[in-house]
Amino acid sequence: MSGRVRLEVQSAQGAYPVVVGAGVRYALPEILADLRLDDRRIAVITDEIVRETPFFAGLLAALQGVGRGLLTLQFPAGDAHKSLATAAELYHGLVRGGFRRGDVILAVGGGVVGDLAGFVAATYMRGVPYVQVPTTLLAHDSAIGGKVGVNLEEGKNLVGAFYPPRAVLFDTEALTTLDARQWRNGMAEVIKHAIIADPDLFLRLETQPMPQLADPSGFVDIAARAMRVKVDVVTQDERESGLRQVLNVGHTVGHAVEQFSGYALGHGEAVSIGLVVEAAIAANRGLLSWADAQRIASALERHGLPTRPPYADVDAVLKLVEVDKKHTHDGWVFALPAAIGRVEIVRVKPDEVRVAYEQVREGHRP
Ligand SMILES: NC(=O)c1ccc[n+]([C@@H]2O[C@H](COP(=O)([O-])OP(=O)(O)OC[C@H]3O[C@@H](n4cnc5c(N)ncnc54)[C@H](O)[C@@H]3O)[C@@H](O)[C@H]2O)c1
Ligand SMILES: O=C(O)C(=O)C[C@@H](O)[C@H](O)[C@H](O)COP(=O)(O)O
Ligand SMILES: [Zn+2]
Repeated sequence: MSGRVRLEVQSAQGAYPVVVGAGVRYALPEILADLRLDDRRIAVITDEIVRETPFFAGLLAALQGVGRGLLTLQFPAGDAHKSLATAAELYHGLVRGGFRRGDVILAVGGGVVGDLAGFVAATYMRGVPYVQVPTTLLAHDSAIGGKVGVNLEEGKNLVGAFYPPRAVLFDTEALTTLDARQWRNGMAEVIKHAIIADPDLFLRLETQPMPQLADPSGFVDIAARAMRVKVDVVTQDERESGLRQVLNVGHTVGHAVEQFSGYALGHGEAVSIGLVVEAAIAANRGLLSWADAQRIASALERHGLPTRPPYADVDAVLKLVEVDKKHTHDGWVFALPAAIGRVEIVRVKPDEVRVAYEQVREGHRP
């Protein structure tokens, strides 16, 4: 199936649509009209790489004549710029551009743009509406669910908010300019969603050939299945009071190695390593079978993702694990795979992480 898919997220601030398909950017004026946002000033926030893509040019062309004029704000690409400093630059740009409380932000880019522009939307003048227009495969995940924020030197995403977008428009035509590495980064979160709740999708990812990057329209069905997992979870638990923690599988170790690498590792690459180490923690304690841990590692490798932590300094990595937002004063909390299609929230001792990290690093892979 390569047509358009429409999902809906239920949120405390009202339901919002998630539209997936090739060419759905052309529906943006209509969606802004449906949201009664088509008479506002529009601030398009993006990064310097996305700004140069044909997709971005086409999107601006589609917006000509819509609203009270376009303001484009851009910042240097990459997670190192998902920071309070960049947010401040964007606030100044909005003020200088005459952007008012009722106006609308479009976040056009990957997860970094989505998280940062969403954070600016949540905080500028105490909150303005925004729409997510994801342009990486990875952002099939980040655009949904309203987790917005920035990194601190001490850790990933340590400052942020739950602030839902008014709509998500995922045009798979944007993906044609991604390089192979960014594609792989995105596949890590697709595989993660399959591990959480879609064993059939997992089977497909571990056995069948994937659609070609040059024609991502063939990818709509796979992306939409992964997005459905996320939509279902965040609809049930928007503010991570419990269930939503399952979406964090692979991230407790993943965020730590991502941060440790100084963002040399992409988010998806780090999550891939995190999934394998966390699968080993689960298998060591008998929560996950070794056979399923092996399937997880093999599926990630099949999609070209790294599965061994490159860093020997386990103490430094554990220090970064320590700041994870899931932990409580009573100890560390992990989302661990319990089967292909099931994740459990459990307390984990630092030593279990150390043992699994070293096992996987030394190549005793699941
Ligand atoms: N909020 C959430 O729920 C959530 C979920 C998952 C990930 N994230 C966050 O998302 C971020 C990672 O997202 P990402 O991997 O998309 O990173 P990214 O936004 O940095 O994009 C990766 C690279 O691809 C480039 N790019 C983007 N779109 C392109 C296109 N169409 N063609 C060519 N190049 C393009 C970008 O300029 C960048 O260089 C991390 O900060 C992570 O923490 C958030
Ligand atoms: O949406 C969620 O919830 C997730 O955990 C999705 C993750 O893929 C994403 O990387 C998220 O930003 C991590 O959230 P955090 O609360 O661990 O910062
Ligand atoms: Zn993630």
